[in-house]
Amino acid sequence: MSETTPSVRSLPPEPAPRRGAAAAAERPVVIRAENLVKRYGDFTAVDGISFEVPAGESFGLLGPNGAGKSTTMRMIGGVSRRTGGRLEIMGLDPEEQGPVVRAHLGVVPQQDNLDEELRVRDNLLIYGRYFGLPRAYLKPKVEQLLDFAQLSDKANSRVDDLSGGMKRRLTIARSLVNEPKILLLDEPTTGLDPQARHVLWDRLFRLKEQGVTLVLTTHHMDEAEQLCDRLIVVDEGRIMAEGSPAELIRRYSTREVVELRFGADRNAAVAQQIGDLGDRVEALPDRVLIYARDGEAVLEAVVARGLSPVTSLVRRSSLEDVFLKLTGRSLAD
Ligand SMILES: Nc1ncnc2c1ncn2[C@@H]1O[C@H](COP(=O)(O)OP(=O)(O)OP(=O)(O)O)[C@@H](O)[C@H]1O
Repeated sequence: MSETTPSVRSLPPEPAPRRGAAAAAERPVVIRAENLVKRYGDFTAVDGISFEVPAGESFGLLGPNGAGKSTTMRMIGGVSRRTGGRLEIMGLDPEEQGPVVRAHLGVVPQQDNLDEELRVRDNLLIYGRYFGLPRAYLKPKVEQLLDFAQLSDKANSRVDDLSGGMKRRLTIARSLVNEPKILLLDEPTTGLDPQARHVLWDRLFRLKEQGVTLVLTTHHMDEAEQLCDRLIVVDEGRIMAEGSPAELIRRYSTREVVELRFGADRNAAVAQQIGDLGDRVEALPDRVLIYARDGEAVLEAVVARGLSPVTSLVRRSSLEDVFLKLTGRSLAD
């Protein structure tokens, strides 16, 4: 077949960008974990988990404290050896090709480990020098990162003068100094107030728009819903479910939930009385949850039975409800 360069006029039209699962299927897989295991002595922290992350995806590990999320992240980051299974980061084994793999990764650890003694700009510059990045690259890069982290006006401040949200943004800026293709974020917004969390989510959205693959752990279901295209729900080292937040909610919960509080000593007894009102009723120590398609109708039926909760709320189902259904426990337990 002869190779000719087609004229611009004869080129087929650009295909429309594809979204969702179809688009993800076309992108190369940048992280592949197969039956990944981590044991500490007799204790199994990660118990045979498998997942794939395509390039550009925002992928979450959602689970309660101790589920094995950070341990999994440390294995991906090449700082913890696995006990079993296979792991590939951009086709490479992080245990065999650590430095090459780490050059593609940005890592935001659970605890900020900034140099508190140094000024904000110097934290970025010195970190970049650890990477051996040349001064001519670093100088403009650092200013760009300060701008990205909305810290340009704090460039000469000392780190210990920054708020928690600013420190977190600086840690993220620092992790981007080598222009990583994959960013690993362990509990990115834990401990921050709601406004600081929203600012941070906005920065992470921007990275995703630039094509950076995000892998994050969280035990905040709102964070998972906001940030993740797809996630795995992890508990006791195992994957309980996998999908987009919307898919998981559709699969494991109803459209709406009614939350009722009757007082700690009455919740369980009342739950028995209204067990027939929804698709499912859960009695938690502090509230009763009724899962149903139409929450308002359920609430009316509760009141019609002469029951008067101290507080009542109708809301949409969330990943918290998915977790409760899968494990019988609340994420906050
Ligand atoms: N170095 C270690 N030695 C022994 N046990 C460990 C070690 N590191 C973690 N573990 C245990 O492994 C389990 C999983 O810990 P991991 O930090 O991965 O959980 P996590 O899901 O990230 O929770 P968190 O949100 O609290 O960090 C926990 O029971 C933890 O105590």
